[in-house]
Amino acid sequence: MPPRRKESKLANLTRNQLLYLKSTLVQKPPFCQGTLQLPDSDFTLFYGKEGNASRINLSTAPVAQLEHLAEACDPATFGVGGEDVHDETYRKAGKLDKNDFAIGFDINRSDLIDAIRSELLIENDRESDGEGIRTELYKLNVYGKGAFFKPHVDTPRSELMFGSLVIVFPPSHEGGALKLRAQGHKEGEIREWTFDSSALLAQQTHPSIAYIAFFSDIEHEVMPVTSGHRVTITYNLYHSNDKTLASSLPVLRPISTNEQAFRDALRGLIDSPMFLPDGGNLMFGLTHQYPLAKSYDSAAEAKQALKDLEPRLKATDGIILRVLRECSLDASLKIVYEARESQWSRMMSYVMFDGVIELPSVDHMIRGTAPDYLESEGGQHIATAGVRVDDTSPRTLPVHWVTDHPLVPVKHFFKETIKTYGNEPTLEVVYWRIWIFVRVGPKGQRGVAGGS
Ligand SMILES: O=C(O)CCC(=O)C(=O)O
Ligand SMILES: [Fe+2]
Repeated sequence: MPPRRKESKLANLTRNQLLYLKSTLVQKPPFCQGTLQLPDSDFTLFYGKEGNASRINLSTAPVAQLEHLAEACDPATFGVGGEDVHDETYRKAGKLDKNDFAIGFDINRSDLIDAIRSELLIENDRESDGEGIRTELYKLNVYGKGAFFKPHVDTPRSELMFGSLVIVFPPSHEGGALKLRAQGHKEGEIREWTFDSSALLAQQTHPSIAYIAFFSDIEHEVMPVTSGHRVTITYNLYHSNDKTLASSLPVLRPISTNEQAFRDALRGLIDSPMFLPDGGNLMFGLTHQYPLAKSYDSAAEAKQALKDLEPRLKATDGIILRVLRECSLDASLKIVYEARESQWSRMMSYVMFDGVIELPSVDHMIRGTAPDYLESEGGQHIATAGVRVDDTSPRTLPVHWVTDHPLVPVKHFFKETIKTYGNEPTLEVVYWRIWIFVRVGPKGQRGVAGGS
């Protein structure tokens, strides 16, 4: 057989093998939700500015009191590219900052944290080892008739922030469902979920709250409220090293079906002499995005920050890394930068790093092309295996994309993966797309020395 035919046969086989591996990764919903019955005193709300405070009970408050609460609120703002913006075409709601209210409900005395730990973070190494979750009270919001919040992600406030928690109180309302959306594994597939707080609360026979905790890099939207008052408080959720915040419950370690299926498929592949017989490199684009600083003081610090994410990878992302390492493969987290090969070229280069790098802020400060610059910063060029003609160029590493091709957006020559909109204008820490890079050794020697 001529070598070309043989090569393309192997490429086809590899593609099918990797498609099968990918098909074992079932994406779990990125949230947990429910209702919780609370004692009457938990619904007591004090609110207002210094010297002018009011008190109401959120499970019994008549409409006039809810109107008063709504009027005491300031218009809610949101963050766009580092600035706090009030724009009622994007977000229409009232807000009270945490200094302007006090609620009887105490999250740390409730079972909610354990519910979040066991439902949202069950696949997370740290949490299943009993590490803590820290909650930070963020805001009280009142969504009256016509209020809404258009699609956004929640601004990451530190590298440790992983989620957001919304609690909806009993005041009745119609509309105001929270919708969450994520990209599916199939091309163009959008998955959508609805948290319909008004329906959940209407079913309750005892005073209750409805809650939803979700990974805060997930896009979400509050649909317009058509009547009543949707009264919420929101919390930011963080990983914590504080052992006093760890669960007092025995540590359960259920294995998700996902993990088992992925492990079996991966083991099957690496045991097979038909899979990448001469070895190769795999790339897994992670489902979630993770907060990292925009830049670090040194390459070592940037590398460490990326490494520190390993035990905090969310849901299936964490399973992928864990199983790859269980199979003794050399797997590590990477950031991929996309750069146009020249100002006039449509060709994109992909350059891989062990951490976030500092990019020059002005294009003309760069000598040569953007890919050259990235390489001079210590990056490794990568290209889709078997596709690019310069695959064999010594500076380019061929890779097989198992999940997701890089979609790191490019502005002019460079762009960081920054979401420019969120619920808060803090931009010291931003969401980054992350990849897992895996070296697969040739048949019989799959594990390559140097894995960590
Ligand atoms: O109220 C909700 O359900 C979500 C609110 C929200 O997305 C936010 O405040 O950032
Ligand atoms: Fe939000």
